Amino acid sequence: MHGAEEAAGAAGGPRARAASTQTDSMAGQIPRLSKVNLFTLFSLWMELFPSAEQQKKSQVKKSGLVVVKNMTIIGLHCSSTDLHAGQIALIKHGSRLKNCDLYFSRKPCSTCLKMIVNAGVNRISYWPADPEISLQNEASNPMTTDDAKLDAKAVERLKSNSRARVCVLLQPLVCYMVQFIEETSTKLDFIQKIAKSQPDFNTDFYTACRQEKIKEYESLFLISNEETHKQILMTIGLENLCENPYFSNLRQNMKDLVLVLATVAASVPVFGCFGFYSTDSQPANETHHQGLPQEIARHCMIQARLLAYRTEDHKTGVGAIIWAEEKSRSCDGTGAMYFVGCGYNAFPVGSEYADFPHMDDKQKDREIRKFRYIIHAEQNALTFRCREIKPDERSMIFVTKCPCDECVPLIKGAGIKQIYAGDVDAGKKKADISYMKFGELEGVTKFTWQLNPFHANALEFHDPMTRENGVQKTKSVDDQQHQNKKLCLGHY
Ligand SMILES: Nc1ccn([C@@H]2O[C@H](COP(=O)(O)OP(=O)(O)OP(=O)(O)O)[C@@H](O)[C@H]2O)c(=O)n1
Repeated sequence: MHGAEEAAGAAGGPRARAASTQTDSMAGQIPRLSKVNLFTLFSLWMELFPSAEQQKKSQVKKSGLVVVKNMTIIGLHCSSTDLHAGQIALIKHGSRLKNCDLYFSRKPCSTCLKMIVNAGVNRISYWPADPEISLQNEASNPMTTDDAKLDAKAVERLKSNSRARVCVLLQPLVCYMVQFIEETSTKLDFIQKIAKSQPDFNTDFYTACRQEKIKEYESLFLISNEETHKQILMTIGLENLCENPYFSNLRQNMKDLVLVLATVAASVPVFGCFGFYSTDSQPANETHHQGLPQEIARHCMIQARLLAYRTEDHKTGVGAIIWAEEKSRSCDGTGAMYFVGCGYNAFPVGSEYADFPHMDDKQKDREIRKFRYIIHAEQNALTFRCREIKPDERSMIFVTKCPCDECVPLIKGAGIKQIYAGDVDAGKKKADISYMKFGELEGVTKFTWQLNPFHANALEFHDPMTRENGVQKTKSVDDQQHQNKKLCLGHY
């Protein structure tokens, strides 16, 4: 994952600090997510990847996984009904896992861990709550919990006898991070467009949606009962974290990260008939141009939104992520979709904070404005991608802001078939950056955030009466169609 080079970046530790470049010197300018926290958040978010498969109630929990090489993401995966995330990583990357860092949303089971350490991974970080083989609900099923405990023991033995570090890499958030995310979220195209359709232009729906997400993610990723949490930590070899102040610090860090996830997730909300739609005229049978199911598009845009909080631009953070779809469904919980690359806007690799100007067009002297130096999110995603963009596959880029005139020809030239973006800036010519080409772009289908133009009753459906606390409760026919359509993903 890029922005600018952050060789060992935010991972912390003396070696990492010595090797980093502008990461540390940028710190303190604007609240930024550390890379380690970003990878952790991505792993949690991958656990929530919308799945076409029915999740069976099982002791094996779905988990999300981020594969990182040289501090750059090279794989995003989640468990499927047949395979655990760790097994999928092995199938997809094989011996390329050597020296990689893996971030899991749950501590992996022994079946996965033995293969991963065998592949020579460097580090395995996991979210310190309920592991992949669940240790919760002991009372209701003591037999299965015995097996889970046995597995936890095997994991510890594998850990102590392997070269790989199996650890918890969580870092405290910088001050005001959550507040900063909240403020910047409400200024985005996604929230602004909905707010405009509200009486008095209000953003109450964002607050309500955020509250819902907080509740939902807290119950998924945190263990509300402190004693249960302690017991689980003891069983998975984290007895050192069971004493205060370590225990309360850990819980606070976890809570803060869940808050970040909920705040970002709410910034591309499920709301009425809003979604990513295209009004471009395309041949009806042209599968490369068919839109993704709304929940998948939203999921990937939220990944781009998370990336934006690594920006080095003081004013405008932008994130971009590229996904592609294989011709047929693969074993991954992501269906046929696979990760290609991601980035955020930042100054060139290796530069120091003072090397380039940070000013926008309020600065009269054009020579000391940022625009000629900063690398755009799309440019970084393309430059540091880990997979090629194949002409016969449906590939898509998700960008939190409208692609500018520098980036539009790059995206088209790279062979990307679809753009999902905000478009509030489209058609604007600013002093040093313009957004004129996006509207005229042909051959790449543009999906922009808007009221469903094909839904006859989009406006009526949007009536506040159909909402409770500002959050849409019922699904439109169209949303249900999209729900069904996701089953078709990867089967063209
Ligand atoms: N698709 C885009 C669009 C813009 N950017 C980044 O966004 C910044 C420019 O944003 P813009 O809003 O156009 O200009 P600002 O001067 O930052 O803000 P304002 O809206 O007030 O003009 C640049 O750093 C550029 O790298 C980007 O990475 N990807």
